[in-house]
Amino acid sequence: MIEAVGLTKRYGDKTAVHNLSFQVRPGAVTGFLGPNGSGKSTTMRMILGLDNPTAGTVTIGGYPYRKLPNAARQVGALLDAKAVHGGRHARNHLLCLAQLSGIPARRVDEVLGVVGLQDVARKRSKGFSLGMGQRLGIAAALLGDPQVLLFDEPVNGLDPEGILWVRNLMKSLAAEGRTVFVSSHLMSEMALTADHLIVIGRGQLLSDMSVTDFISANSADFARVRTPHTDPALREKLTSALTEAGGHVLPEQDGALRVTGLPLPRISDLAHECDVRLWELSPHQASLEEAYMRMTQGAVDYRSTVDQKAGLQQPLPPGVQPPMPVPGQGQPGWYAPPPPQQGYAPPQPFQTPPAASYGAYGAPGAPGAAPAPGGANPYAAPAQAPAAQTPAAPSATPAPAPAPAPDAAPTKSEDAR
Ligand SMILES: Nc1ncnc2c1ncn2[C@@H]1O[C@H](COP(=O)(O)OP(=O)(O)OP(=O)(O)O)[C@@H](O)[C@H]1O
Repeated sequence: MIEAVGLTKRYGDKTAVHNLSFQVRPGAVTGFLGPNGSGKSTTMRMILGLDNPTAGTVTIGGYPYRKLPNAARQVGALLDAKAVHGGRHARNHLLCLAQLSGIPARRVDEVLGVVGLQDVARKRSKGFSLGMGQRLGIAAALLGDPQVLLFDEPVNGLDPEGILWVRNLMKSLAAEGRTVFVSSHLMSEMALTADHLIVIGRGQLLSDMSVTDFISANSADFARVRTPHTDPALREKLTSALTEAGGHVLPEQDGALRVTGLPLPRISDLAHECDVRLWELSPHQASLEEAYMRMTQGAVDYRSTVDQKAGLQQPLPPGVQPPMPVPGQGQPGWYAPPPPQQGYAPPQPFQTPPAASYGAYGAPGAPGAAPAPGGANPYAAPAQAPAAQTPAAPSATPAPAPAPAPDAAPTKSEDAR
């Protein structure tokens, strides 16, 4: 098990991770999600002893990484697939890592087979595609047959077959009782792979719960109802009937109605009673992507000026930033209307300030929600323009986990091996 308690990392005046506490348990794939720059890689580096926390602790099986006996056999990691000696053959790269950790050479050939690189084992990794590099990084992580595995965006650059393979690999590693902690920006993939999610935004814990709970806590199920488009009056008639019966009705862009607060049979009965024919009556549950977007909207630092969220978000007036989401309560104002018990009010034309006005759209409090972080919150200030990044050199490099990335030219002895 990985356990972080009050984990904090500051780089000068930049707080990358703030008071983060969570557990990653064995026997499950735990997804680690957060917008760009939210602190995922920093957290992973601290787990692996590559960065020292400014405050707090993180342990694996009760030990800080650097105090783990034979760490390379217990923990495997893919942090940066490019962190290999490009002049080395794939097999020699793994062989070096294996020798450093007392892992027999036959295991190198085993993992090359597992990741499908056996045919290019004697090719220099600098000629590898992005996907081949990812596979090599995954091979390095698996080398010590570890119980705890960390993967930072493992499907980056993989083709669909490779993505499916990684998904099955993660699941099978977890099914063997291992601890699998994986970060990704691919929500559709996470929905298929992860059992549990830890979501952070601007270095803080936003959510720690199962995928199913996360989706239901950050979205609202709804019914889509469509009446014949030839008669808009029918739509109005049905809208009134549904509203009078306690439903909440919002128009969809294609002219359908999005209805919450009423079960489908009741919607059907009401339509029948007011003599309105239906062309569609279908149940909908938000995807993980929608739930994630809703949760993290206010914690996104880097956003295109032309990103209009494709009409999914209520418009904000110029210069107004969405508020930071409240841990466990999702991001208000986003996409699906909230469940009726939240005292839903239909959207009004936006009026400047108060951030509190977003509360009308808040999602329900969620099980497993993060406790309010203690101490001064460095994120209370408004979001700043992106700062230039200066990645720190790791103070220690565990092997075979995250390998260093020397630029050295290939040596003769490498080629001869
Ligand atoms: N060595 C460093 N020195 C200064 N700032 C850093 C350093 N490493 C990370 N940061 C900053 O800390 C914040 C978190 O970065 P981190 O790489 O952990 O985010 P991330 O969630 O992994 O992002 P992404 O999804 O884009 O990979 C960023 O604002 C980043 O600029």
